[in-house]
Amino acid sequence: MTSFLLVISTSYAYPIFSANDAKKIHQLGGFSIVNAWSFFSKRYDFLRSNREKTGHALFSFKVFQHQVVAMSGENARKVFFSEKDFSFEQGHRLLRGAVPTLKDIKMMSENSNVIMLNKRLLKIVRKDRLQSGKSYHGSAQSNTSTVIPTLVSDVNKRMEAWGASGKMDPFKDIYDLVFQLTIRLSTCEELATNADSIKKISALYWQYEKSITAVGLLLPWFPSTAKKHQKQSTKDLYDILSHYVDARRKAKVPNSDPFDVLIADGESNAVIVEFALLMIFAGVVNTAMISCWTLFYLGANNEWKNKVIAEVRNLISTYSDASSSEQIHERFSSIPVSVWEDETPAIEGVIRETIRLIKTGPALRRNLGDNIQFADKTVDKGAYVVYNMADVHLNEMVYSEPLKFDPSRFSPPREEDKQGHLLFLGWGAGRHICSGMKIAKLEIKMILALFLSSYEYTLVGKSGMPLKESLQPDRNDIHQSKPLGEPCFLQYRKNLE
Ligand code: HEM
Repeated sequence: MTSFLLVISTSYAYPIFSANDAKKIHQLGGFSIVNAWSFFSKRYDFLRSNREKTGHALFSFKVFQHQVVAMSGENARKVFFSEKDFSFEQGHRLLRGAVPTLKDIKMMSENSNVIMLNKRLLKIVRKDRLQSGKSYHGSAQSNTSTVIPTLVSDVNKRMEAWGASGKMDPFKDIYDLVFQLTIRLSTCEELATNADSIKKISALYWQYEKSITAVGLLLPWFPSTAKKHQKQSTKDLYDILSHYVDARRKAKVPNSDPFDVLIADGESNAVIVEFALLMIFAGVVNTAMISCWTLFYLGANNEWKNKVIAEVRNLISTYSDASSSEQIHERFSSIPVSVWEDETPAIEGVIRETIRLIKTGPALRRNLGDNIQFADKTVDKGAYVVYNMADVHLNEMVYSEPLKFDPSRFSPPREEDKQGHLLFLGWGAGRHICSGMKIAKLEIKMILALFLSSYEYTLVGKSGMPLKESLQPDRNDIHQSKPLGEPCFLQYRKNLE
C-alpha cells in the first residue's frame, strides 16, 4: 500500500484547475486523486453532490489518466442508452470490474462477449424449457423434473432450515437462498444438490467481490494482495465448475439442465464455466439485494403486504387443488411459468418500485467511437461515461414523493413511469436491457410468495426490538445497498394454518 501511495502521489497528485470554457465539458477542480478516490468509495454521493454543486448536466473528472464524463438530464439519457459506440463491457471493466475473466488465469473462452453470453442466457430462460423440462432442442428427456417445482423445492428446503421462528439476517439468509437458486438455474442438478460445493463457490464468490478494489481496477499491473486473491478465486471457481461440466459430459443420460444444454450445443468447458460465472456475478448481487429490500419495504407497509398475500392466495386457489392434502410448496409447484410471469400485478408493482428506489447508482460505458458531439460539447474518444440512475429514479419532477415506497405510482391513472422517455431504468434501457430479468423476477416472486404465505414477520434491530426509523439504503454501498444506520433483521414466525 505504501508503494501504491508513492506511485500515485508522484504521478497523479497534481491539481486540475477548472479552465472551463462554455464549449468544453465542465471539468471538476481539485486533485484528480481525490476525485478518483471519492468516485470509487462514495460513488453515489460524489456524482450527486457534484451535479448539484456545479449545476452542469455534464461534468468530467480524471480517474488517473482516464477521463470520466458524468451525464444527467433527458437528452443525455437518450444518448447514453442508445449510442452504439458506448461500450458496456469496457465501462464495467474499469469502473466496476465485477465479473471474473478467464484471461486472468490464462484460460481463453472463444466467443466471449456480452452478445454471445446473452444468446446463451436466452436459450436457458426460454419459457418452454422452464416450464416443461424439455431440452431446448425439443426432445423429451428421461430425467425431466420441471424447473418450477425444483425451484420451489429449493426455496422450501432452505426455509425449512430456518425453523418455525427466529431472527434472520436477510443479507445472509436471503443471499444464500438466491445463491442456491442461481446455481440451480445456471449449472446442473449434481452441483445444485451438493451443499459443500455451493458453500465453496459462495465463499469464493464473496472473496472475489470483496477483492475488487480501486487499486486493482485502476492499476491492473500493480501486484496487490487483492489482485492475487482475485486470480486465485477465479482459478478455484473454474476448477469446481469445470469438474461438474466434465461430470455432465460423462453422464449416460442427458438432461435439460443448463450445463447439458450448452454441452449439446458443442460448447467448451471454458465457455460453459464463463457462462455460469456471468450468471452468478451478474445475478446474485442484484437479485438478492432486491429480494431483501422487497421484504423490508413490505415489512413496513401492511397495505402492500396484504395485497401481495391476497394475490398469492388467489394463485394457489386458482391453480391447485384446494381440497388436496399437499403442503403449500407442493401447491405452488403446479402454477405455470406464464402465470408467475403475467398474472402477478401486485408483486410486479412491488418489485418495480423496490428497484426504482434501490437501483440509483451509475450505469457505466466507454466511448470507443470517434469524438461524440452532445449538445455543444464533445465527449472524447476513449472517455468513460456514467449516468446516475438516481437522476431519474429519485427525481421529483418524474416521481411524486420519490423517496416514498408506493407501487401504485405505476398503475393507471398515474403511470408516472410512462409520462416521458426512459423514466424507468431499473432493468436497463436501449442497447443494454437486462437479459436475466425473467429469471430474476421468477426468483424474487418465489421467495416472496413462499415466505409471505408461510411466515408472519416484523422488522427488528440487533436487539430484537422493532425498528423506530424507516429504512434508507446506503446508496454508496454498490455491492449490497444495506440499510444506513442500525442493521435490520426479520423476526419471523411460521403461520399456524
Ligand atoms: C433484480 C435483479 C436484477 C436487476 C435489477 C438487474 C438490472 C440490470 C440493469 C439495470 C442492467 C443494465 C445496466 C446498464 O445499462 O449499465 C442489466 C444488464 C444485464 N443484466 Fe441484469 N439485473 C438483475 C438480475 C440479473 C440476472 C439474474 C442476470 C443473469 C442471470 C442478469 C444479467 C444481466 C446481463 C447479462 C446484462 C447485460 C445485458 C447487455 O448488455 O445486453 N441480471 N441488469
